[in-house]
Amino acid sequence: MTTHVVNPYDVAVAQFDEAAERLGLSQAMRAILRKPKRELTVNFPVRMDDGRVEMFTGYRVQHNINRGPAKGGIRFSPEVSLDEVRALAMWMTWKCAVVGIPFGGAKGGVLCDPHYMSPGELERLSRRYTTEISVLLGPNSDIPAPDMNTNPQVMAWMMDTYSMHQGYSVPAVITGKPLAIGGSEGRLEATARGVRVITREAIRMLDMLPESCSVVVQGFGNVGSITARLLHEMGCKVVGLSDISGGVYNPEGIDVPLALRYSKEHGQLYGLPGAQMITNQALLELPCDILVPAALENQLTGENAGRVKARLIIEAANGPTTLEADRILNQRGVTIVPDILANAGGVTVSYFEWVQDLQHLFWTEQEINQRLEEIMTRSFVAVREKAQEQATNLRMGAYLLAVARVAEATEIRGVYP
Ligand SMILES: NC(=O)C1=CN([C@@H]2O[C@H](COP(=O)(O)OP(=O)(O)OC[C@H]3O[C@@H](n4cnc5c(N)ncnc54)[C@H](OP(=O)(O)O)[C@@H]3O)[C@@H](O)[C@H]2O)C=CC1
Ligand SMILES: O=C(O)CCC(=O)C(=O)O
Repeated sequence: MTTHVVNPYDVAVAQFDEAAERLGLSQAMRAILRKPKRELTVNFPVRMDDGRVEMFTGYRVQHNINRGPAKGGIRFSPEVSLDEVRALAMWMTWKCAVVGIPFGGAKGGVLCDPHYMSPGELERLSRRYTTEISVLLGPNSDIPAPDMNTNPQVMAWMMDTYSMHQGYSVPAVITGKPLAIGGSEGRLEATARGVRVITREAIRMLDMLPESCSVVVQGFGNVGSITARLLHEMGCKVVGLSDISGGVYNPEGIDVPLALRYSKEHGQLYGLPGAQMITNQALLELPCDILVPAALENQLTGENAGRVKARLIIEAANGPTTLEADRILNQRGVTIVPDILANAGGVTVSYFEWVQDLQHLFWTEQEINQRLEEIMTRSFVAVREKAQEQATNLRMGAYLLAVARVAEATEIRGVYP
């Protein structure tokens, strides 16, 4: 799998620049929105199980807070970089604006490989990182959530650490928490549920039927595995899946419930009975109707975009398509539903979790899913209409909506006297 060949921040800025140009934003407004508002780099020690003290580096970047508190996940990965976190923070700003929830954009990351850390080491790292970035955090200022390689347990440690410093429980400072400490029904599945709604709407737009669609999903973590299950339940034929160990393929359809059980038991998809083993690269080029990248940035590149067979790409991951790939795929008539719309279900239910924590009143899973469904459907329609009205693609439609909303909030607050 090719990663980080292209700098994701360059991609994010170029996407913004095109929208700013089309919207005719002033040079001053472009300068404000192009750069992150705040960036914090932290270097901190963690005691490892063998007694050694190891130094780790982490980041928290707030891109924009003009529409509300900074919001965005925390990623643990050996490939985290400041530019990656900057890009992810900027995408969060547009994502929250595109679905109309009152947050700005932020993201955080720590350079580490949790696959090689014990639960104790991971807890000490999570707590120390939270302490280091706590100058930025707060239910009204900056609210983290899960992203790659972080989960409800990590969120619980982060919330507990922040609360210890305050002297009382502050559930609204973190979302994606376990239910027992103020988490929301439906948050674990929310990103994938949003992807399902968006896929359904995109299928309708293209006059396709779920039962006649074959699907490939790259990534089998929180987003990828639940998306595969939900699309399988919607009637699609899932023919390809992958995780870091590689891809599995069956043109007749993969038994998704079996794949879920197998991955849980074996810690990987590699070896799944009834499927052919392939590489992650080959997976992206499989014959299928719908491709759902749900792992990393820069998966669809200038190199492989010409060989992608899918007719519809749903960007469940953040930034899976480089600028070059985007251009090639658009020229080839492939429909791409952009990340800032396709994966916005996660932050939407994070918003519900934050609201519930602040009001100390909790909703049922049915209420959560219904509100999520409404917001995702409405946002898809708004993006599609904007794209049609401006004779552009869905990515630019989403950007035009989102950037205009953030620019309006910035203008109206009068932030450049
Ligand atoms: N969690 C959320 O709520 C949201 C997540 N996203 C985005 O969705 C994407 C996935 O996030 P999430 O599911 O939470 O993360 P997870 O950590 O739960 O899962 C990531 C998946 O990607 C796989 N993966 C990692 N590296 C590679 C690689 N080099 N090649 C192939 N597969 C790889 C992992 O494999 P393995 O399991 O073997 O490590 C795992 O299956 C990210 O882009 C994230 O930013 C977007 C919105 C919200
Ligand atoms: O739930 C959230 O607050 C943010 C999730 C996230 O990091 C993302 O949408 O990329």
